Amino acid sequence: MAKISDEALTIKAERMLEAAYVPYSEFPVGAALLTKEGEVYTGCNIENASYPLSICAERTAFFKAVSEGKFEFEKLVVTGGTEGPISPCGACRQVMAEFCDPDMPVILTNTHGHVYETTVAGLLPGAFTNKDMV
Ligand SMILES: O=c1ccn([C@H]2C[C@H](O)[C@@H](CO)O2)c(=O)[nH]1
Ligand SMILES: [Zn+2]
Repeated sequence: MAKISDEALTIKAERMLEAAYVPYSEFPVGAALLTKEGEVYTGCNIENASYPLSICAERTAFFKAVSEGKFEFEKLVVTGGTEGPISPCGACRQVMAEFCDPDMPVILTNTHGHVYETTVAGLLPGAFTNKDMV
């Protein structure tokens, strides 16, 4: 299967801004997670009146994929209405470290077209993972 371009993956992340359920923050975020098989799992943030129950776009995408038996990931794109490229929260960085190779590319964008390309380890250097439990 031909691999989806970064641009097409970014468009899928941007489309999720419309799906976000954000009555409290009014800050929609979209994510698109590419599997090594070439499938894309998208995610948006979903908030709750009990604020801490809210989930970020990135974890929505990961949990959709993992719940369908997908564990091999190739790339993640995240977008939001930040001034610069969006910056994933610590919880999402830890979830990325759980399921992805440290060198997996993560593309952070915003609605103004700014792009910052990093990696899972770039976002969470020295992450605690199952490899540390010996
Ligand atoms: O990378 C990010 C940053 C923030 N949020 C969400 C969490 C909350 O719903 C809103 C404001 O923090 O944005 C994400 O989904 N992903
Ligand atoms: Zn998060």
